Parts: sequence; C-alpha cells; structure tokens
Amino acid sequence: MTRFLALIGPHRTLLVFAIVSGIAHHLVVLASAGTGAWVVSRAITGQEFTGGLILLGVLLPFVALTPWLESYLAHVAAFRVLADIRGRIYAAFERLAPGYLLERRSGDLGAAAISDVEQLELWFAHTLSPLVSAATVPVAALTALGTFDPALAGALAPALVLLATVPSWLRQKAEAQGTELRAQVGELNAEAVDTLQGLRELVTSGAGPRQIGRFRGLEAKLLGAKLAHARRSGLEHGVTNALTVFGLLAVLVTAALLVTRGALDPALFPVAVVLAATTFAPVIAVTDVARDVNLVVAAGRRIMTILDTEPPVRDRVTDFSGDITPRVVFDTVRFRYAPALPDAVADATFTVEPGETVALVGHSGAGKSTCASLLMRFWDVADGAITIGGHDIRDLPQDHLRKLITLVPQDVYLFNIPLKDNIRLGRPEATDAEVVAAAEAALAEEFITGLPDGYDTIPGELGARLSGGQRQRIAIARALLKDAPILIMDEAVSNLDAESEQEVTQAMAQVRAGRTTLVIAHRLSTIRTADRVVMLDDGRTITTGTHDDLLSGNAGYRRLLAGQVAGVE
Ligand SMILES: Nc1ncnc2c1ncn2[C@@H]1O[C@H](COP(=O)(O)OP(=O)(O)OP(=O)(O)O)[C@@H](O)[C@H]1O
Repeated sequence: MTRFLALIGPHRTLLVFAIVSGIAHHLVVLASAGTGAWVVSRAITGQEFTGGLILLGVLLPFVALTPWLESYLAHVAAFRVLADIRGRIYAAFERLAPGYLLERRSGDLGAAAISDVEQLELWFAHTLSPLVSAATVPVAALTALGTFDPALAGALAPALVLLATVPSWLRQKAEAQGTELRAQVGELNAEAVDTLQGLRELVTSGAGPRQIGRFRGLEAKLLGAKLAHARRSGLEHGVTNALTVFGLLAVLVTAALLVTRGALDPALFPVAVVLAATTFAPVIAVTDVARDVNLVVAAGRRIMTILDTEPPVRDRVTDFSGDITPRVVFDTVRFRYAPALPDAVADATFTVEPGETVALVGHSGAGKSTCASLLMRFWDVADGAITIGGHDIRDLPQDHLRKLITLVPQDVYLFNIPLKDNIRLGRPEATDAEVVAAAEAALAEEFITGLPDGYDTIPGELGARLSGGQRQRIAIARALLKDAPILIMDEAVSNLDAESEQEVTQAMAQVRAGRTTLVIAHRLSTIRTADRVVMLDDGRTITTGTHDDLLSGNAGYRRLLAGQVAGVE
C-alpha cells in the first residue's frame, strides 16, 4: 500500500485537501453535537442558551459542506490516480508484449487493468482520508472529555483502542481471502473472454453445455470465496458494534456516577454522552472500509506483479541516428523460449540483401516464426547475432528498430475502428488520400468502396465482418502506408479461394517491390517468386539457394514441397 502512496504524485495536494476536509467534517460534527446537547440541557434547566444556538447556526452549513468537499476531492484525486495506474499498466503490456502476454490469459490481464484498478478506489477515495480522521478526531474528543473529567476519557479510551485493532485480528485470514477472491474474479473473466473468442468452435463441436459446466464450477468457487469474505467481514462488523455499545455504556455509567457524586455538572451529562457517541463515527468509518481492504491489497499485488515484471528485452541504447542499409543478417543465431525447453532456433545463418525477397521455408515447428519474432526483437537471441546494415539489433532502440520493419502477420488483427484508421495504424498522420493510394496498391480499394460505409466501415471485433483475403489486403495496405524498408510476411496457411489468393499474391508483389523482404512461405506460388529460399529444419539453416536449384539438388526440399509441385513426391 505504501507503494501505491508513491503513485499519488501530482494529485497529492487534492488528497491533502480531502483529508483536511474530512478532519474538519468530524470536528464540526463533534462540535455541533456537543453544542446541541449543551443547548438542550440548558433549555431543560431553564438557563440561557442563545449563544449555543448562534454557534449551531454557524456550524450547521459546515456539517453539510465539509463531507461533500471531502468526498468530491478524494474522488477526483482517486479517479486521476486510477487513470495514471491504468496508463502504467497499458505501458507495461506494451513493454512485455508478446512474451509475457503469451504466458497469461488475456481475460485475467483485462481484469487486472479494469476491475483490480477499480478496486483501488476504495483505498484512495474511501480509506486514506477516514484513516487520518480516525487517528486525529478521537484525540480531540478524548481531550474535550478529559477537561470535563479525566475519568470520562479513561472510560472511552479502551473501547476506541480495541476498535482500532479489530481489522488486525484476522488480518492473515483476510489477506488470504482477498487474494483468493481477486484471483477467482480474474479466472472467471479469463474464462468469459476465452468462451467468447472460441464461441464458434464451442457451438459447432457441441461443447457448449460442458463450457457452461466449467462456468458453474468457477462461479461456485467465486461464491465460496465471497461467502468466506462475508463471514469474516460480518464477524468484524458484529464485534465493532459490540465494542461501540460497550464504549458508550462505559461513558454513560461513568458520567452518571460522576453526576451522582457531584463531580460533574448535570448540564454536561448529555454533552459527554453525545461527544462519546460522535467520537466513534470516524473510527467506525475506518473499520467499515478496513473490512474490504484485503481486496485492495490483493488487487494491488496483482497490479504490482504486472508493473514489476521484467520485460523480455531491454534497450541497451536509447538513441540512434543515421541511415541504415536494410541488409539483414542472421549469424549463427540460437534461441530457446525457456531454459527448460529445447532450442527453437539452434543455428540460423542467412542473409537477406537490400531489396531482395527471401522465402523462409521448413516443416511445421522448424523455427520460421521464431526467426521473424527475433528480428522484431520480441525476444533477444541467446547466442549469435542478428544485424541490420551491420548494426546488431540489440544496439538499436526498439522504437527505431520497429520503424525499420513492417510485419504482415498470418492472423491479421483488425481493430473495431473504421477501416481507414486500421490502415493508418502505423502512420496515424497519413492523409485520407494516402490511405486510398495504399488501399489501391494493395488491391483493397474495390472491395472497400463496395461496402455500404466504404472506408468508414467498422470491421467488427478481430475483423469478423471481412473475409480472410480482405483482412490480408488491409494488412498489406497498412504495410504500404507505413513504408518501412524491411518487410516480414508470415504467409497465411489457411486456404484462400483461387481468386483471393491471386489478389493477395499481386498485392504482396506490390508491397515487396524495393523492400528487403523475409517471407515465411507456405505456398509454392510465393516461394517461386522469391529471389532465394532459406530452408530451416529443427531450428537450423540446412540449405539456401534459388527455388530451381534446390528443387533439382536437394531431396529434403523436394520432400517439403511434395504435393505442391507436379512430379515431386
Ligand atoms: N511462445 C512459445 N513458447 C514456447 N515454445 C514455443 C513458442 N512458440 C514456438 N515455440 C516452439 O518453438 C519451435 C519453433 O516454433 P515456430 O513457431 O518458430 O515454428 P514454425 O516453423 O514457424 O512453425 P509453423 O510453420 O507451424 O508456424 C516449436 O517447437 C514450437 O513448439
């Protein structure tokens, strides 16, 4: 929680004003309740009380104004801090992508960014200020009671002290419950996202009822965690109430004894009782929120785990200037995804000359996509080096590297924003005319203008309203617009119909022209048009050459292409 205090940063002043308003609120309530009781006792005993009434008149507007101010300022500060924390989480996602995100479920990460952060509102808007009030206001009340008679303060103090310690009695249990509950919420969220993403597969394979069963199981677990939380919270609530009554009774009895012995002015009797009653308010306010602080702690830990995770790659340099020749060299590159796993790339050695197209081929699992990821620096090589224009890519800032490279992936991701904005993703400042030119070159213009909303069409989540071939042409338009000198294309393995395939191939030829291109190729039509072919097997470069040379001289290559080339088996 202290780490979260450090995040308050620029919103500190707002929170300080909220806390001051909170203290003022409790003091004003204390003063007006005391004054009210004094006025009543003066009225009953037939004494003058006009001064008290005037004071009440002055105090009452502040009784309304100060809690409003406290709540408003604390919420403004809290919402701003939450927005800052979310910004940090999104930045962390970007820094950690894609390695860390592959290990975590996206629904669970979404829950951390949204509902865990939301949970922190309790701390910033509802706990901090009451905590300070609870620590200061009772001191003022005890001092006032002490001036009437020290025995009154002595009667009230034990209950107050005990009350303040209630949240710590079951702290360990509460923390474990909070951790369990927030983890269950994350799990349920992850399952919901997973189900929605795989809904088509669930429906077509008749696995819907099984999935509903899984949901019920998770719901039951969440319910169990919530009930455990509610039982402990209820117990603490009961104890708090009992201690409050005990404290009030102690003051009541002590005040009555003092009055009987003539040690306390009877007119102060109601004042003492009302003061004691009001003193409990800020302490109870804190114990009320403290019952749920375990959830805040758990949510905070989940958030901090994300913020504290080391990114898989770090910039060794922050600055780079100068031109780079787009010549890509893989020099005895070795890489594995985790220490316990075998090498995904064991010895990749090849060059892509400026403007040349190299097709990277190999059986499934040979390490083709890993090579592309290493070139994008999603991970750093374990041994060997990848250089661009003679510069080790680890000596280029990631921002700079990613400006040099465009990726056209297999599974094109389209955002649920207009197509024109999807196309200008890599160059947001591009004009509409430039977007149209890129779409034309990618052979996407015709189908886009044929849509009712044209370039303003929202493609649906993940581009669901477009065909596979259309999504690929949008990705190619994106790449053309970004205009990076190096292109990585991960060719889709999914079958396109002959017409779409031809259009995508033509569009690819446009975007490849003049660029250093590495194509992860599956189709013979693509491999044939490449200048050279690099064949990987088990993470190693086993041969390079032109398609024709390899076809005539390499049995492994022929086996790889068997079925795609007439006469090759
Ligand atoms: N994120 C990952 N974590 C762990 N292992 C991985 C990961 N991604 C790939 N691998 C493993 O690394 C090896 C190389 O995978 P890669 O995806 O690079 O092969 P590929 O040649 O691109 O295959 P395909 O043509 O099927 O896409 C495989 O054994 C694969 O199981």
